[in-house]
Amino acid sequence: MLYLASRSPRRSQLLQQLGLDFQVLDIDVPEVRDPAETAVAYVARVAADKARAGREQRGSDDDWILAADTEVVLDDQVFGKPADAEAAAAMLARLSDRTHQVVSCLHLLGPQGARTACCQSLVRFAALTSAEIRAYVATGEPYGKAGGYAIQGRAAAFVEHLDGSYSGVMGLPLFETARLLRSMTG
Ligand SMILES: Cc1cn([C@H]2C[C@H](O)[C@@H](COP(=O)(O)OP(=O)(O)OP(=O)(O)O)O2)c(=O)[nH]c1=O
Repeated sequence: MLYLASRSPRRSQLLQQLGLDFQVLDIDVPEVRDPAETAVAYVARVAADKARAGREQRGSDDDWILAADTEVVLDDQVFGKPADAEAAAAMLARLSDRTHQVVSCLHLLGPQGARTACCQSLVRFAALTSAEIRAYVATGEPYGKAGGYAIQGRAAAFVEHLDGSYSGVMGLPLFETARLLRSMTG
């Protein structure tokens, strides 16, 4: 059986797109970057921590456990999820009129071992006015989202250009997920 170790409804929805049978595990791991970790190493490590938490919860080595982590990165700074409206507005002001990186890593634990895959996308935001930022924060959409925005929501109107994986920005890069599952399950 395949398990998705994730609380994110977006990840479940995306994995369903691949037409696979899976169940969801409710996991929660601390997400704290070690200063020595590069942004990508950090995202990969958190994805692995989530998969291991899923395995512990299942308590069996026979299952397939998939987990992912997604972060927005600008000037080597990792933007987590905004804690409040002020933090969300500050993140969006930083992203305005710039190109940032979205890093999504997957970690798949199988009966025979583990594999990681990462996917990096570049997202260019148009220049946002403070009124636009205020109105967007008031929708509540930034909460629970890396970088304080959802490309699948109203922030679609801010995205001038995307170079990479739309599903990766949303939280689960589907091409890489399918490839990872194929490479391990044969
Ligand atoms: C940039 C961006 C992020 N996000 C979301 C995806 C992730 O849910 C979230 C990043 O936080 P994550 O820590 O990767 O995931 P999570 O805590 O929501 O879920 P879990 O750890 O249980 O799997 O941001 C969007 O939905 N749209 C976007 O455009």
